[in-house]
Amino acid sequence: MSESSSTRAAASSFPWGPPRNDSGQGEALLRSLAGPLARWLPRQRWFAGKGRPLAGLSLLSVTELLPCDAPGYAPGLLHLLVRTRQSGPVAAAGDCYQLLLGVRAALPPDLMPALVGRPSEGPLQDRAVYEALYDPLLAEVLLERLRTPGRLGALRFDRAPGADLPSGPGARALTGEQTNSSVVYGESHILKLFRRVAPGLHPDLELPRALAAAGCARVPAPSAWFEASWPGGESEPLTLGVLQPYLAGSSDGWQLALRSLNGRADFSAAAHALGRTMAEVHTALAQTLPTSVLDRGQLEQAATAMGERLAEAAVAVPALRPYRTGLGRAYEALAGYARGGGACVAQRLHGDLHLGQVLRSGETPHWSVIDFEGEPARPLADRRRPGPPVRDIAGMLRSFDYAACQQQDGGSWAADWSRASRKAFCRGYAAASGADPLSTPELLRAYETDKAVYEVLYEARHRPHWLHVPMTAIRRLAAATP
Ligand SMILES: Nc1ncnc2c1ncn2[C@@H]1O[C@H](COP(=O)(O)OP(=O)(O)O)[C@@H](O)[C@H]1O
Ligand SMILES: O=P(O)(O)O[C@H]1O[C@H](CO)[C@@H](O[C@H]2O[C@H](CO)[C@@H](O)[C@H](O)[C@H]2O)[C@H](O)[C@H]1O
Repeated sequence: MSESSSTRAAASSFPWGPPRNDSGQGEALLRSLAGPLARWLPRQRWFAGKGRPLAGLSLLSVTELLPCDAPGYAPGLLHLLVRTRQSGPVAAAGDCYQLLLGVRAALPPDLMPALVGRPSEGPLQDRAVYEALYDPLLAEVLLERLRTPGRLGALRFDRAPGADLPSGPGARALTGEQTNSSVVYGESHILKLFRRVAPGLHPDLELPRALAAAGCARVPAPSAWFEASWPGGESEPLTLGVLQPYLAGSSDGWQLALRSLNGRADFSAAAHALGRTMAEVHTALAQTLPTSVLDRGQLEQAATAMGERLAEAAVAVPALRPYRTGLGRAYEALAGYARGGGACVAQRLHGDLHLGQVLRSGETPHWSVIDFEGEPARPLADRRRPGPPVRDIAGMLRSFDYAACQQQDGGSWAADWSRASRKAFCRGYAAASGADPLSTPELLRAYETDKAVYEVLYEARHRPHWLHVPMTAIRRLAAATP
């Protein structure tokens, strides 16, 4: 992308109104940043538009949290919402991303890995622009804003009544594989910044708040959050970040499962407790938020949508093509279940449940559930739509399979481990909810197949060297008889 073309894009497209709180400097600022951002953005783990060239950027809002013109090592802090324009075979509408950029005349050596670039023109010319979350000083500025509810430009900060917020210093950005970005403050709280954002209440704020209000102890309750809202209500506010208690010393289910597999230890008791946990979460969600019954037509529609997702995934990942007919049988069986009078309840769900989304902590082990974002690639409205609980259950069952696949020489032992864990999870779920997922095999198989297809796409896009993991399941599911 040339800097001049991106600037033209900026001047012509502000779909949600002109930049806010920028004293008319938005265009100049974008001109300054366009080159460095065009090189840096596509390399970020959270950039969703991989594989399609970035054709331009427009600025939706800029908010100066700290002035950016100080000399020497003194940092400035900018909050930006930018919209991407991407070229490719299919015209893409573009995504909106949240960026927090530090600005310094001179960058200390320990922050060099966070460098975005040094603009060659405009208001930030020759300044070091970098990923602010890696700078503890700037991460603390954001925390200070969260401490004091109120508005700053397009941003609005809010705090749960009576919630404790971290005191003392100490902020560290997480560096692991993530869809978003997180900062841990003083080992007591964690702030998650959503990267690809869209208008509408984010389920990772909405559901934990609803669960906390319902007294469900399985989810860390949001302590503070912030959003972007446009004057005049041009669009719904966009949720940008959520601060919640940090479960220090916890282990996630993925680490625990791998440890169990490496030690050739049974995981059934842990999986059973996890099943009970998910049943508690589902019950609380169903009691707190609207539910409905999926009738014949809606279940048939769900089966059709699964078939469409499979067709789209097979276009993107040719390895799927030979299995389309076999996989399609699972969706036909779901439609047959609906035609035979089968129905099921729809309710709000976790939406992307897997072993990495559950944390075990405490001396008497307690499972907590995090990350209610849903599958990141789906549109927000889709992720907030009620669905059958079996969708979450299928996600967790797939995850036991994923863990077993990590055992290079696990052979039949790893497969037995997966089968036993899957069964124990369903038993635990049934014991706590009264609804046994194994009693509706048509639903379970269709949703598991749909999830495996999603995973094929996910791995092809983000971790091609892991593609064989869901493909192993694809072969099994395609060969299964209904
Ligand atoms: N409340 C929490 N306590 C402890 N660790 C947490 C908490 N929330 C998130 N984490 C850690 O941060 C990681 C990323 O969080 P997650 O919400 O899954 O982000 P993403 O949506 O970006 O994947 C998790 O895998 C977990 O290790
Ligand atoms: O945790 P995220 O919200 O970022 O979810 C995405 O990434 C997950 C991987 O980090 C991915 O999960 C897949 O891999 C897991 C092992 O790493 C495995 O336990 C899951 O079962 C499997 O789906 C998830 O699908 C994706 O949405």
